[in-house]
Amino acid sequence: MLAKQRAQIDAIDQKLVQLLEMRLKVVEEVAVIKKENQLPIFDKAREANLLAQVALKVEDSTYTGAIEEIFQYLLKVSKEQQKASMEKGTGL
Ligand SMILES: O=C(O)C(=O)C[C@]1(C(=O)O)C=C[C@@H](O)C=C1
Repeated sequence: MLAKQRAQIDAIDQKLVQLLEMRLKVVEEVAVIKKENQLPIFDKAREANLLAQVALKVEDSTYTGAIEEIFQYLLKVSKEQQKASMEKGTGL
C-alpha cells in the first residue's frame, strides 16, 4: 500500500543525507577559519540573509513555514557542530 511512496522517501533521504554531510563538512571548514580568526560562531546577519534566501527559493508557498523551520534547526545543529569541532580542535 505504501511501498511506492516509501521507496520515494528513501531515495530522497539518501540524497538529503549526502547533501547534509557535504554541508556539515563545509561548516567545519568555516569553524576552522573562524577559530583561526577569532570570529564568533553565530552570525546573525548571515543567518537572516540565508533564511530569507531559502524562503524565496521555495516554489510551493504551502511549504515555506515547514522549510524555514527545518533550516532554523539546521542552523542550530550547524552551530553545535562548529562548537564541538572547535573544542576538539582537530582542524581539517
Ligand atoms: O556562514 C557562517 O558564518 C557559518 O558559520 C555557517 C552557518 C550555516 O550553517 O550556514 C552557521 C552559523 C552562522 O550563524 C551562520 C551560518
